[in-house]
Amino acid sequence: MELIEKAPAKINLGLDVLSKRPDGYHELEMIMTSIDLADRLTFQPLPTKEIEIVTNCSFLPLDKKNNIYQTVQLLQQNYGVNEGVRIHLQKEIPVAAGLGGGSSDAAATLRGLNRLWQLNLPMTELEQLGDAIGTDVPYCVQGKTSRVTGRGEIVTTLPPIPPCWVVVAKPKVSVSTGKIFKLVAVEELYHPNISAIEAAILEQNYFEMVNHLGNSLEPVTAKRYPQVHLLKEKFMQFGADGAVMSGSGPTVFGLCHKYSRAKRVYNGLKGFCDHVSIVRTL
Ligand SMILES: C[C@@](CO)(OP(=O)(O)O)[C@H](O)COP(=O)(O)OP(=O)(O)OC[C@H]1O[C@@H](n2ccc(N)nc2=O)[C@H](O)[C@@H]1O
Ligand SMILES: Nc1ncnc2c1ncn2[C@@H]1O[C@H](COP(=O)(O)OP(=O)(O)O)[C@@H](O)[C@H]1O
Repeated sequence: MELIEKAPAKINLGLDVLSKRPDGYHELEMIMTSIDLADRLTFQPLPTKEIEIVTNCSFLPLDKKNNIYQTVQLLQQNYGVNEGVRIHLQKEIPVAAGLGGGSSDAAATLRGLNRLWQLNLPMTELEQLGDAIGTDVPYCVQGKTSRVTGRGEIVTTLPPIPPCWVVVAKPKVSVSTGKIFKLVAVEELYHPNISAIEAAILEQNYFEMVNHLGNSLEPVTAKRYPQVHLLKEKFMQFGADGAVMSGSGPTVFGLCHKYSRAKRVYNGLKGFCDHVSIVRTL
């Protein structure tokens, strides 16, 4: 038997950093949605407790440092599973980009092994398990447009965002989320209006949603990597309705109502970036 799970990338339409907590993590308020740019995981059962990961991506760790490996081990330990698994990871989401690829792979592993090993765990339990792997994993378990709060573990589902095209562009740098959070001085941060984004989604008001796109971490990352602001300027120059950095960056995404506009933005950015694509939200 062989099972396949898609692991879509996420974008942060809004990301507000509220405070630094005593445990060192930051209290966040985010609006997230998933896009049609996805890794693909194929699961094959193994008779003993082995964990084998193979991938097209040459530089990813395939041992305990990989989110997928950690997730398999967590399920084996928590549910007394004596079987193993071979997982083929077709990596399409740029790594260390602010698109949550590793978190989505972990969530896809939870969903895939829940089926392969017939654990019959409800989504809420998969979300709780995901919290032990990484901040974005609980969101990625269902991947629906959501308001996400706390450290990232409180997920409230919203309706899908108004239909639009998303142009995703990653400049030629990779960013460590931990390092960016270390540079944060909470009292100096800019705070986007997360409730206004949520209200616009509830009203299905595309332009109101676009007007409120914002990310507290964008100025922090852009100070270190000026490419982020240059890229955002280019998005607006080529005609995106709005653009903002995703997560801790450095990927910037732009929203376009019309496909022709998205194509113009895509063509304009192609030479400037590691990765550019035009996708739909899910
Ligand atoms: C910032 C966000 C927003 O969607 O996106 P990315 O840029 O990673 O995609 C996420 O919250 C990231 O999620 P994830 O990449 O899973 O982060 P984790 O591995 O859990 O955390 C990496 C490090 O970031 C810091 N961190 C993370 C989350 C949080 N609420 N406060 C923090 O201070 C911590 O120092 C932690 O050790
Ligand atoms: N399955 C995985 N896919 C991508 N990165 C992974 C994975 N497992 C572990 N990592 C490590 O996690 C780090 C962050 O990766 P990623 O999830 O792509 O970042 P981001 O959340 O910023 O988009 C990378 O440096 C990588 O070495």
